Amino acid sequence: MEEVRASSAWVANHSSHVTVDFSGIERVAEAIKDSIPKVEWDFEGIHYFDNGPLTVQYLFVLDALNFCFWPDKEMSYEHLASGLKEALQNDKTAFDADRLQKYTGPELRKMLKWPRPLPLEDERVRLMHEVGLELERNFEGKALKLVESCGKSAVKLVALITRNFPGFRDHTVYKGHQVFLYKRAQIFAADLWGAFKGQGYGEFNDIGAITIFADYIVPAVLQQLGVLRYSSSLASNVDNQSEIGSGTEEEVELRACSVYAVEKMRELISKKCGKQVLSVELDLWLWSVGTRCPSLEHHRTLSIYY
Ligand SMILES: Nc1nc2c(c(CN[C@H]3C=C[C@H](O)[C@@H]3O)cn2[C@@H]2O[C@H](COP(=O)(O)O)[C@@H](O)[C@H]2O)c(=O)[nH]1
Repeated sequence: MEEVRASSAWVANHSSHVTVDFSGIERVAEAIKDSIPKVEWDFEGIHYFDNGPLTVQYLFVLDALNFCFWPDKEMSYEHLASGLKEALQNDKTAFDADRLQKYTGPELRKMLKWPRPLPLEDERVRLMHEVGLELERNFEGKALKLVESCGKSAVKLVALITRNFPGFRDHTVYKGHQVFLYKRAQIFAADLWGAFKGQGYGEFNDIGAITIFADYIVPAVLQQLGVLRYSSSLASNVDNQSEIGSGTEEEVELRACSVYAVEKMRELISKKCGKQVLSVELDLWLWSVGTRCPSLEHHRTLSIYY
């Protein structure tokens, strides 16, 4: 994911509202270098898994809809993951490409057992349709075909997804520069790797190329750890839960500086302990820390990307 690394570094080096604190990175690296906290994929026990192609289809639909839960105080990623799991357990054809193209908002709501409209519901429905349509057009309706055509390369998988599914093209323009973050496309590769334990459909020879997934939880954790510092106006916007517009300098800096900071942390830990550390492993640890701390304030942006 060279374009994600390079463009995030560019943002971090031109940033106005977020600072990456290298002494904070050094402190965290020193603290965890001897044993990076290991977090099992699906530590929550909320995902569908049958060790087969249907799991791949499930994860692709899940990550197509894996964004923006916060506008509903009671909604979280967990509801999406477990709701889709139950739907598939009750009906193995629920995520067939032709069915994905037909879901309505109320049907999706019913599937997730949610009593009111979902955040960005119309966008979620549109993206479900897009996944069904593009899978049918180019991949025989199967997310498995998409994965199989990448020859065990996570980088190729992310490229193929972003080329074929416009909803996954998580990029923006910052101070005149195109910035790539590709959160949901990368997390799909990581979910396959985690679910299948790096074997079979989850085997990637280049999993180390994936960066962290720039969402709204990880920046908040990094700030709490003293790795990111916010300007006073950004800090008060986050604390006051004021909405931060999609594509604003603040928003792009929060996400890109998180990617950059964890890349630096990974390099430092790898050097200190003499073995390769994966950003995916650091991400899951940071994310799990954030989810265990519900009082942690995060930035609020309406976005289909994360
Ligand atoms: N960086 C990063 N962000 C992640 C995840 C995951 C889940 N990954 C699964 C994979 C294996 C594990 O067992 C996890 O269950 C969700 N998110 C993001 O969090 C936000 C939701 O927060 P809240 O509203 O509090 O539920 C939202 O932007 C969502 O996209 C991750 O791993 N890394």
